[in-house]
Amino acid sequence: MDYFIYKNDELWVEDVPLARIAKQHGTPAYVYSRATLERHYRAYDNALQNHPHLVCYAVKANSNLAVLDVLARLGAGFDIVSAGELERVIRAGGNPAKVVFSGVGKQPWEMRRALEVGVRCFNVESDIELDRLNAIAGELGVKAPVSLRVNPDVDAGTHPYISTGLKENKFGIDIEVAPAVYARAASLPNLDVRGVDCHIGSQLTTLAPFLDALDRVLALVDNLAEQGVEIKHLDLGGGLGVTYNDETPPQPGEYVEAILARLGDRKLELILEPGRSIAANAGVLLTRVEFLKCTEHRNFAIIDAAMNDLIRPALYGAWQAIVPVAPHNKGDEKAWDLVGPVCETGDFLGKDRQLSLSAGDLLAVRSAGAYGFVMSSNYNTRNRPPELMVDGDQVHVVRRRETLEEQLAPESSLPL
Ligand SMILES: Cc1ncc(COP(=O)(O)O)c(C=O)c1O
Ligand SMILES: N[C@@H](CCCC[NH3+])C(=O)O
Repeated sequence: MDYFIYKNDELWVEDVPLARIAKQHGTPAYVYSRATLERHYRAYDNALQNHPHLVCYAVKANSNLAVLDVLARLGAGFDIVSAGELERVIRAGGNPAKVVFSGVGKQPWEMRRALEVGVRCFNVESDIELDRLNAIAGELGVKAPVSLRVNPDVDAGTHPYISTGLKENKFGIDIEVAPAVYARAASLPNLDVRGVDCHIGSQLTTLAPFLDALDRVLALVDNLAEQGVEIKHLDLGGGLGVTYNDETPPQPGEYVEAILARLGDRKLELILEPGRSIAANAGVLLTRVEFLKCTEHRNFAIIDAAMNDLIRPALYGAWQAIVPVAPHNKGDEKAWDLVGPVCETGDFLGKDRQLSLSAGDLLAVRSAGAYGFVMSSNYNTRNRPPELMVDGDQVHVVRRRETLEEQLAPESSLPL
């Protein structure tokens, strides 16, 4: 459920018509709904209320400071993959003690900073990373809290680019060798072994792969207990999918219930790292039709948003719903390819969409709140769009539209 709703044949976000936003702030523009973000976060937090837990929102999904601020105010933790994301969390008022640090390539300075601010846990992805962390913690005279991210070799059944839990993926430590790596971690003087971490991929639409992975992780936890390594928390990563088209992913409540049932009487705190399922359907990309260009072969609607603003269709062939802000039923629906101004044939946001369109129409690309703006670029020297957060009847500019001056500022010509 989200707060992008048609009222009197016009698409609104919370208490504001999207057409008014386009008029005041221009297009293309990302528009987020605070109430939707809160609702999606609470779906996890409420489902877990009777179990020790921490919901660590995956910052990479949408790292706008206002998004982080909204979630921090609800008590969220954060899953980060860089020192940059850590600084965002701190600036947004997030608590570093509720931060877990994931990622395969943490640099020494990033580890140092995370230790200085006291993050909750490092999700360590390799043997060699343990040594680096142990050395840096030693230099600082502290103990680094660690989980090992294990790779359970489970097929997440998602797009190959976003599947992370197979042996051939770069992520995690092979679960078969994990007991030996835990023994090493426990023997290093500046590490404090706390948990097991596992994240098998993104946009999962069934429970089975999650539960297969969980069974393997729980077998490891039991095995470690016999080995004398006590695991205090289980971090099951993110990955729960959303409805872009006709997918029917499990709801967070169902997912959490299935996990808790599997835990049995093990005393394990649960950490989750949802990103997409909190942010995706809390945002749209608002765009306007510039030209209708019909050829013998295709009908192109050239819109003012492009692959540089939202790369998911070009990168993964992802399907995003594209809906009219003010539908007009002229009875002339036909199949349109919605393409941007960028000089690439791959620059499309949707293909073969049955719509009734006129030049100047506003469209909303749905489910664009996650992996939207964060993956945008300046390709073709396009200014990145603004980000707007709607809160009831208020519209806040939470990132203004970039200017050409800002884009060019870091560059310089050669000296004469
Ligand atoms: C380690 C880790 N945690 C959490 C997430 C968030 O995943 P999602 O947005 O699918 O919930 C990701 C991205 O896939 C990730 O790599
Ligand atoms: N960027 C991807 C998801 C990657 C998840 C990050 N580990 C997407 O848009 O679907």
